[in-house]
This record gives sequence, C-alpha cells and structure tokens, in this order.
Amino acid sequence: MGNFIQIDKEIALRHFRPIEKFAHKGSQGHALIIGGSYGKIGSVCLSAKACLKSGAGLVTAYIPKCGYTIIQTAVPEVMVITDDYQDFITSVDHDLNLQAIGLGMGMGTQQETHQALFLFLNMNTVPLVIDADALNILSLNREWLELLPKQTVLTPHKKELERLIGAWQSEEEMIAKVQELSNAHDIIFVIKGAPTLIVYKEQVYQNTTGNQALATAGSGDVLTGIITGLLAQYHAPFDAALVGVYLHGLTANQAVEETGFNSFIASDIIKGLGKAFLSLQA
Ligand SMILES: NC(=O)C1=CN([C@@H]2O[C@H](COP(=O)(O)OP(=O)(O)OC[C@H]3O[C@@H](n4cnc5c(N)ncnc54)[C@H](O)[C@@H]3O)[C@@H](O)[C@H]2O)[C@@H](O)CC1
Ligand SMILES: Nc1ncnc2c1ncn2[C@@H]1O[C@H](COP(=O)(O)OP(=O)(O)O)[C@@H](O)[C@H]1O
Ligand SMILES: [Mg+2]
Repeated sequence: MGNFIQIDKEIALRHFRPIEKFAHKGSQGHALIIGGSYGKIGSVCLSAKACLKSGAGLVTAYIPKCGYTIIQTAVPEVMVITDDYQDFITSVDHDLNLQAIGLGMGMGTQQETHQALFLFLNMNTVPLVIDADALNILSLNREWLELLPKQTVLTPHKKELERLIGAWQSEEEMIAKVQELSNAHDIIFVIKGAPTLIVYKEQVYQNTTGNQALATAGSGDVLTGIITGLLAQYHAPFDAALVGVYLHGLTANQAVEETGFNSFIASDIIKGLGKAFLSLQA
C-alpha cells in the first residue's frame, strides 16, 4: 500500500457538516435514487433507505414498475416515480428540484437502459454518484464521461474499475490510470475494496474503517445511498465521499462484536448508521 492520507475520525470530522438546530426536511436536501430491475429492486430499497438514514430531508426512488409495491412497502418514507416499463428502466423523466442523484444499483445493462442513461446524462446538471450497472454502461460508452457534472463521484469495485480503465499490473499503475481520468474529467473515484481508496486528481486517501463483514450483497448499494444522502445535505462531493466511506466502514467495526463477520448483512450497515454518526461527533 502506498503512503496515502489516512481517513481517520479526525479527518472525517473535518469534512463533516452537522445538521443545524433549525433544519427542516426542505433544508436537508432532496435526493433521487435511480436504479433497479426485475429481481434487483432490493438494491434500490437499501440505497434509498441508507440515503434517508444519512440525513437527507427527502428521498425519491426512480424504478421500473415491477418495484412499485415492493419499495413503497419496504421503505414507506421513500417517495416513488416509476418508469413506463415493467422490468427495467427505459427513460428517466422527473421534474423534481434535487440536490443529489445516486444511480446504477440493480439497474441492469439492457440496451434501452443505455439509451435512457445517455438521454439523462445529456440533460442532467444535478451532482451525481454513479455506481454498479451505470458504471458498466459508462465502460461501454467511455465518451459519455464528458457529460458528467464536475466532481461526479464514481464508486466502482475492482471489477467495475477494470471494465472502465482496463487491467493493471500494480496498484501504482491502477492509481495512475484513475488519476488520468480524474484529471481529464474532474471526477472523484471511490475505489471500493479492503481498504477503500478515494482518488481525486493528485490526492489519494485510504480509509481506515471497515472489515470483511462488508463482503456481503448490497453493501456497495448502501454506500451509494450514504454518499448521495450526504451530498444532498450540501456536502461538497469529495467530503460526501470521504465521510460516507468512513461511516460505512465504521458500522462494520462497531457491529461485528454482535454479528461476527458472517452474520453481518447490508441492512446492518443502515441499522448501525446512528451509532456511527454519534461516535463521529462524540
Ligand atoms: N439485492 C440486490 O438487489 C442486489 C443487487 N446488486 C446489483 O447487482 C448488480 C451486479 O453487481 P455485482 O457487483 O454483483 O456484479 P459485477 O458483475 O459487477 O461483479 C461481480 C463480478 O465481479 C467480481 N467482483 C465483485 N467485487 C469484486 C471486488 N471487490 N474485487 C474483485 N472482483 C470483484 C466478482 O467476483 C464477480 O466475478 C449491480 O447492479 C448491483 O447493484 C448487488 O449489489 C447485490 C445485491
Ligand atoms: N474484506 C473487506 N474489507 C473491507 N471492506 C470490504 C470488504 N469486502 C467488501 N468490502 C466493502 O463492501 C462494499 C462492496 O461493494 P459492492 O461490491 O459494490 O457491493 P454490492 O454491489 O453487492 O452492493 C465496498 O464498500 C467494499 O469496500
Ligand atoms: Mg456494487
């Protein structure tokens, strides 16, 4: 591991923006979570709930019709807009006044969804967190990186990153390739792993929290929701990524005394967010 800046409690606190006493849900920002396809609506439920539990004032989910009853039942606090199509996203239409959008989880990579993403990116100016299948679609259309707002946050795991930048022989080569893209398009990379690295132009930060309990389905979907929730609360994108990565991992550190590494699931990250926020500010 290179000599990267360590993301510890002191650094996370420096980048964290607490909720003020006279806040109301309109001042806490409105986030949109776009994703889901038949059989993977759970990823949007996880992401949207994590977004709310990170302090966003309002959260709307944009999903295919098949997910409507599921998400309204699973997370009643989340508002829902459905695509015209049943099983996957074919267009992204909304007229919401938003502070942040998180997209890609469970989205699938159907051709119609490629087209929907292209049209969305051409008209969007809202700060973005891009994950999972939206990253996989971008990897197949690399020229679309030009369409991203400045300081968009990408959250690939190593396999998603390989699809985006090609294979690498060493960590140094991986970081050099990521920094090239980061500089070219003003993009923030959250390279999820053990540990997670955050690369933004010349800066490389290394997270100090988390453990193997996080090697469980949906933990990345939850991270996207946390970062999007902090972004919706007017954190700068880099700050939202840094604090989000720190808190996400901290929930695993704090929970394993009870769950062990095996019985920790993505929902436990969401459950542990309260304790993680409190210990950040203690
Ligand atoms: N409950 C749900 O609805 C869930 C939906 N999910 C969605 O399923 C879709 C596919 O996501 P996946 O990540 O599973 O599929 P991917 O095809 O992107 O990744 C799976 C492949 O990548 C490899 N891989 C995964 N993480 C890696 C890492 N950290 N380092 C190296 N190799 C790694 C695996 O070995 C496997 O070969 C995404 O849209 C995701 O959001 C998943 O998050 C799981 C839960
Ligand atoms: N062994 C590990 N140690 C620390 N963090 C881990 C470990 N395994 C996975 N993670 C974290 O779990 C998350 C996995 O993300 P991802 O693969 O996108 O999950 P999913 O797509 O299933 O939601 C990342 O934040 C990653 O850093
Ligand atoms: Mg993922």
